[in-house]
Amino acid sequence: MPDQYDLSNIVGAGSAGSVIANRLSEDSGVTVLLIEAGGSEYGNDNIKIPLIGGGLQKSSADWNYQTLPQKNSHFAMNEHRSYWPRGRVLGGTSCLNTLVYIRGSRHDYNQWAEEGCEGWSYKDVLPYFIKTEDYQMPNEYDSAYHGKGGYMKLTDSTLTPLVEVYRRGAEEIGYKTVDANGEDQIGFSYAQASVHNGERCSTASCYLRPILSRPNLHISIDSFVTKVIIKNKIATGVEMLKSNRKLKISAKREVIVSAGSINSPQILMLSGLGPKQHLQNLKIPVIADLPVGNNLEDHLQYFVKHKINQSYSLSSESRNMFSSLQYALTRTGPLSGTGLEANLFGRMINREESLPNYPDYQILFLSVAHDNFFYDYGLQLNLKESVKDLIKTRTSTTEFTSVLIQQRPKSTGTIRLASKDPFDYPLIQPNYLDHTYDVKSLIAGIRKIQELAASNPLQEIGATLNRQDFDGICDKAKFDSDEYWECMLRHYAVTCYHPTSTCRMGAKDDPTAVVDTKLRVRGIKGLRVADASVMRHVISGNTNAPTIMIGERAADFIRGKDTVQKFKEQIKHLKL
Ligand SMILES: Cc1cc2nc3c(=O)[nH]c(=O)nc-3n(C[C@H](O)[C@H](O)[C@H](O)COP(=O)(O)OP(=O)(O)OC[C@H]3O[C@@H](n4cnc5c(N)ncnc54)[C@H](O)[C@@H]3O)c2cc1C
Repeated sequence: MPDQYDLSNIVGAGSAGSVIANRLSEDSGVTVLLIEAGGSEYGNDNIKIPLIGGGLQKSSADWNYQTLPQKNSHFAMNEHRSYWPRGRVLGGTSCLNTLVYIRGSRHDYNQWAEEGCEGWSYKDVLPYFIKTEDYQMPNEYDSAYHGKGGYMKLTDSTLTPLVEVYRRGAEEIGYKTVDANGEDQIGFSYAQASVHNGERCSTASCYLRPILSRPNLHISIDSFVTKVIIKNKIATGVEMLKSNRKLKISAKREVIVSAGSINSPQILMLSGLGPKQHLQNLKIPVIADLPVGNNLEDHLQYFVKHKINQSYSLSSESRNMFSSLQYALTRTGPLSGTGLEANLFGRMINREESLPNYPDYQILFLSVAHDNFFYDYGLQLNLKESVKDLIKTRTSTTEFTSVLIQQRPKSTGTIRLASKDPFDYPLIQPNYLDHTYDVKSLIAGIRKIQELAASNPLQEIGATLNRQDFDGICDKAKFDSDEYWECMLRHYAVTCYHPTSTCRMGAKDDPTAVVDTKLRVRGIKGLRVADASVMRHVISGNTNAPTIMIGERAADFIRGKDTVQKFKEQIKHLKL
């Protein structure tokens, strides 16, 4: 491997880093190095098969983070800690996520712009979303909002008869069916998924694999970056460990850190960029006093489970010889879907804010029964063994889960270094549910789920709440009171895996910002951060698509190019 590259060392081959590597290496005259701590994703069925995406959790391709113990939440979890899976593999977290494709609300981006992120309003980011997409959905969606021929393949991931039951229920309680990535996010929407020909479309498989033969792109896997080398406030390269050898690789023009919302702030702080007092306490020489690791935002999710009297949902029986053969031969059948079939974005009643179509909660419908399959391939939640045993007494072979996800949380947290050793995991403090507003808006979502469950279409299939309260767990509060649900939330709500904003973007003079609106680290030349950590705030929805969009934008900033002119034309007539 050469020890110098023309344009960039990109640290982290995740959702953003892989995109940037692809785009920068389109210019054949420059050499690009993409550095990834994890190994190859190739041939790993736990990555490839959509339905068993959870199978990668706690494997060697997962950083396997835990938060600090939570004061006001996670009471049913070991030590009150939240387990945070993160991909440590080519493709990063796009290799172990649940493949839901949502861009966020137009109001999110307009708010970023209002808070000083000039050039990041919805009108500015929409062309980049369109550029990334190869949309293979039914034609009734407004095609002006979608793209064909991009690297991210999107398909409809509906599989079971439940999806039409959800839709009819949502319609009965007043929701129209919308394209959640189109004009209005509020309403019922069929899930759009990053799945291609029945396989996961990670940024490794969809952005990197097709261009591996480019001679100017080098990818170094199993390579752990320990710091960015900064001389006279100019980033000149990185230090990394590969096969037990310490290497220094220099970049003539830029270093781009795309190591995600936990590791990007970690690398910056190890390099001397961060809160002065914190770095001084750890005896790290301070190069720039910046609010790195502050403003951590994340979505909480809470699972409301309903048993049903029809065998509509996916279950342990869905993974059998027949479905495995069907998948092997045709890439269709139960294994080809994610189980997450639809969304409902809604608002709180009596919400103070004025924007009528800015959602407060997202409900994702998971048509998978809470049985052995769920335990084997579902999300690992860090539940105490004693609680797991109790929950198993209420398992069911036909069921669906309404995954309630709070939008725009008010509780925020931090990432800090545990020590100056790059191998020590950072301290993650999300402070979940510290703010009572977050409890209030989640309860509003639970009430909406109850309204839906009481609708005729859901009652026709016998939807009944599969309770998760037990002796000693929320048994003191009156069942179904707000107090009861608050207790349940504080026990069972967990991360929705959307940490953002730890290297937050802002205007040049914004003291809360780590990077400027072109993603350059403030006060340092030749260094950018581009991944979920730069989001001004966490968006309404899921964070993979917005992170890919950020990767696309970063590449244009670095190349000094506007590659989306034709998509700007495409959206010219839209009222944005
Ligand atoms: C279980 C789960 C389910 C999710 N489901 C969805 C979903 O359905 N839809 C959705 O939109 N979003 C989902 N997300 C969130 C989404 O996948 C992430 O927001 C997104 O992938 C973040 O991208 P990133 O580029 O910021 O970081 P990552 O993709 O995590 O990339 C960071 C990369 O940097 C590498 N790295 C870190 N440190 C170093 C170092 N020191 N040296 C070298 N390399 C390093 C990592 O190994 C990793 O490959 C989910 C996340 C999880 C965990």
